[in-house]
Amino acid sequence: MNIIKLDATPSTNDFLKALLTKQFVENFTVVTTENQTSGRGQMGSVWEVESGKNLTFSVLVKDSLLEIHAIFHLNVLVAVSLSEVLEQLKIPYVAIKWPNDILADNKKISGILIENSLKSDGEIISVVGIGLNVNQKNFDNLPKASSLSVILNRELDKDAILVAIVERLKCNIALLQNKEYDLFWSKYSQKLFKKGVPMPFEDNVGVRFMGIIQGVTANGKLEVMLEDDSVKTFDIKEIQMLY
Ligand SMILES: Nc1ncnc2c1ncn2[C@@H]1O[C@H](COP(=O)(O)OP(=O)(O)OP(=O)(O)O)[C@@H](O)[C@H]1O
Ligand SMILES: O=C(O)CCCC[C@@H]1SC[C@@H]2NC(=O)N[C@@H]21
Repeated sequence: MNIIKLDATPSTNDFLKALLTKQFVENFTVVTTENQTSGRGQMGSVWEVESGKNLTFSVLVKDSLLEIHAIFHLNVLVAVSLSEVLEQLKIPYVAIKWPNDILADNKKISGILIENSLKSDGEIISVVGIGLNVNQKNFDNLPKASSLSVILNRELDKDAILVAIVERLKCNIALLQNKEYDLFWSKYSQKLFKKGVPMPFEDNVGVRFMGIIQGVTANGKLEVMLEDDSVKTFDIKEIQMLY
């Protein structure tokens, strides 16, 4: 496995994207750091971790997606791969919070940030960034966060978990290339946080409403049944779950 280990860097996603502009980078190259100083989340949020305790890494995935309109397949596959590794580690109550947060026991333990670019020859290059809280114990600034070590009450070997995740990703991407989409979608759907449960939401103009998550569309929108029984789809900018 080609792993680039950095003592510190602002963001492993940014490091890998910059490397791609300078040289050939092998598929599944991993960039990992002990101290990510400006970690980015989705929609401009910040990914904050204590230095030296967690996994913050990015994996290069070349052309995993067969068609540009099927871009959400990779999100599904990465979230499912992470949840499979966590289940092997005996983490209880693993759930996927749409679009791609991983929760354990209702707390966020991992976030995924996938950044895609389309080359002139049609090849899609994806930088798959993963933050996984491993041995951090204190989340005073993040009341909805937790880590593997808080949950299991022991220290874990970060490097072994990193290798397990990348191996699982490789293996699952090979299945995706055989068009085994349904396998991952059904696992994603089974693990979808709050599916089928009435819960409050807020839209992008601050209006609150009750709804029931039905599933996720092929292009990654959340399907919610409203109180009048109609089903509406929302993209990430349009809805927030209040849980
Ligand atoms: N190390 C971390 N562990 C868990 N959560 C974190 C960590 N660092 C940042 N976060 C949270 O993740 C959020 C970014 O994730 P995302 O963009 O998916 O937001 P969200 O899921 O809508 O927010 P929330 O997690 O508050 O429900 C940040 O706003 C912050 O609350
Ligand atoms: O929850 C989210 O919104 C996604 C968080 C993604 C964090 C990871 S850590 C490694 C990679 N580098 C970044 O700057 N972000 C991702």
